[in-house]
Amino acid sequence: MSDAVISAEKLCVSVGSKQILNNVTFDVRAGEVLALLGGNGAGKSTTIKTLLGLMTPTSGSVSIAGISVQTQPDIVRQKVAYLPESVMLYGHLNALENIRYFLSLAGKPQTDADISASLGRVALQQQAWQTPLSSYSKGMRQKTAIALALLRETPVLFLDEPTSGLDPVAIDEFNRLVKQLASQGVTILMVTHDVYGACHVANRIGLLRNGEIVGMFDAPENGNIDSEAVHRAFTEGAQV
Ligand SMILES: Nc1ncnc2c1ncn2[C@@H]1O[C@H](COP(=O)(O)OP(=O)(O)OP(=O)(O)O)[C@@H](O)[C@H]1O
Repeated sequence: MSDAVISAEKLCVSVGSKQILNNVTFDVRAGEVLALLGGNGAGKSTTIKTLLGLMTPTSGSVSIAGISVQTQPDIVRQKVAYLPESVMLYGHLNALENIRYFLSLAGKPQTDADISASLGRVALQQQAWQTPLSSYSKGMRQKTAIALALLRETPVLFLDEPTSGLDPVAIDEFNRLVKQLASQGVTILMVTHDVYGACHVANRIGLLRNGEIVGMFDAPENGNIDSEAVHRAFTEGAQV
């Protein structure tokens, strides 16, 4: 029995006659960050949707914390906080109201003090907390969504293109937060086409191309994955 928290085993997904994922196998252990890196249409979002039980594999299996996603999707979803690429929050509500509302929907209400602490942790400027989200920048909305995801206190975090649209300072803050969460034992799967971002935070990178994992890169102990090697593999393959 492996100690994988997230596990995909020979995963194949088709829609109609189109095969989107082909034999995708990976696992992520507790406190590890795995980045699935791939270009447009590589199958990144499909992988996340399948892990959330929103798409059904044609063969193979996926599990979270040893629980089958196919047979117990509702239990699995309670263990996962998902940060989609486009954050879905209400523009007419402020950050505190949005978070309060979505936590109550998730059945996990928290005190205003805890919500404020989480907004502070993601460094959303305090003067914005009482302002409707319609006036926020993309980065501010992203921070609000991250604060919400953290408050759900799930053992697993899925991140879809988490830094797209963020400025370099916000990206650095975000990367620090991801590393900190992983060091606290949160298991993180991110999908991205950002080679350098992935190399910055991931313990391992799986290179996804045309629905297949065509390469795996491991970070050396106390270091980052070699971004030049990953960039080369990414771009060379893309030219074939
Ligand atoms: N419901 C669907 N029906 C038909 N084809 C689909 C469906 N969902 C995804 N695909 C196709 O599967 C492939 C992978 O899509 P997916 O959204 O997983 O890629 P991605 O790596 O997330 O891409 P991007 O970086 O552009 O968001 C694409 O060719 C896409 O057109």
